[in-house]
Amino acid sequence: MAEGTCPYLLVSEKLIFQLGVAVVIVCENLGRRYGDFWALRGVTFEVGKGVVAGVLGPNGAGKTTLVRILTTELMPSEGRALVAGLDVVKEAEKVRRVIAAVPQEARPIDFLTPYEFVYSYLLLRGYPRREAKRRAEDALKTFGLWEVRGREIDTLSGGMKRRVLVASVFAADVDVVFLDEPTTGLDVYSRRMVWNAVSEMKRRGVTVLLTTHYVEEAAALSDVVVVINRGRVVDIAPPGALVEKVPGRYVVEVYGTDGAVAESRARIKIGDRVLYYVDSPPPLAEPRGAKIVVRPKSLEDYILINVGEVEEDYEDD
Ligand SMILES: Nc1ncnc2c1ncn2[C@@H]1O[C@H](COP(=O)(O)OP(=O)(O)OP(=O)(O)O)[C@@H](O)[C@H]1O
Repeated sequence: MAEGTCPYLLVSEKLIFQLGVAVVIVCENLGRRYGDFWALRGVTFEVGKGVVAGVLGPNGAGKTTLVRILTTELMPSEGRALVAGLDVVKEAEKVRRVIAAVPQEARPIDFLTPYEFVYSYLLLRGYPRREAKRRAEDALKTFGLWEVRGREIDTLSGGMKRRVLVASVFAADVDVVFLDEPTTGLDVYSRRMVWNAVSEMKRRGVTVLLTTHYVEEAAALSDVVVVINRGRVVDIAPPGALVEKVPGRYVVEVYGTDGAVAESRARIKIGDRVLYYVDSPPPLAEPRGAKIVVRPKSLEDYILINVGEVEEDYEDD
């Protein structure tokens, strides 16, 4: 982000304008219908250059549908979307040239080696041989795949296969990158490698839209989080601003007891666990057979409250 520019200015729940930076992803009333069922509806937001947008939402929320439309894989039923100023329907070919994506279920071609896969991906994207070779080698080193560069992908672990895909996208050096659950199934080390790659892409000015189920991942990487539920955008804001919307300051998590344990501003029940949102941690004696944990509120609480059920007097502030 250029010095002196504001990364975003929230002007409404759904629109983010970049100050001093070009808008790269635009969704206007975007919708996708399967028969009578709307998988995505009324989705409107903008993401600026060099911004990492994290898309969070429960299973079936519409995250992959959104990514598939933006990567020209799926036609919207209504509304429109622009990527790098190009209409994803009318100018799909051009869009494909400026984006790179790791789809949710993607697997690299398994009879190739990691080197062959990344190298041929770069040739297909139009890089000359020497440049493709250099980029492929750099990316394989960056993603800890150098030692296995000559092994058949088929013989690699699931996490390594996923890293081969992210390495290819990283090496391609495009303007806009879409990552649909890039770290699902990865160990903590591999996950951090992907995180580093996202940070590096952001540093280069790449716009990244990533979906994830790991709330801490969205919090760590995203400049802005798009929360989707049942095909609708619930909220768009920086992670810290979403956390601020959670009532209270602390969460008292109580497992295995009936009845109120803490005076709270809001309460969520998830099975045998009750979460109390409180302003200050109360002096608590653990009731017999119960387990109590007190922790600061987090982005996960925002998701639990806004995407789950709230029993009591939760008020949006
Ligand atoms: N081809 C299809 N036909 C009918 N319904 C579909 C089709 N593809 C997706 N859906 C439905 O659209 C909704 C959104 O699906 P989508 O894959 O976008 O969710 P998601 O947020 O990515 O979920 P997950 O986190 O589980 O990957 C779901 O209810 C899904 O069942």
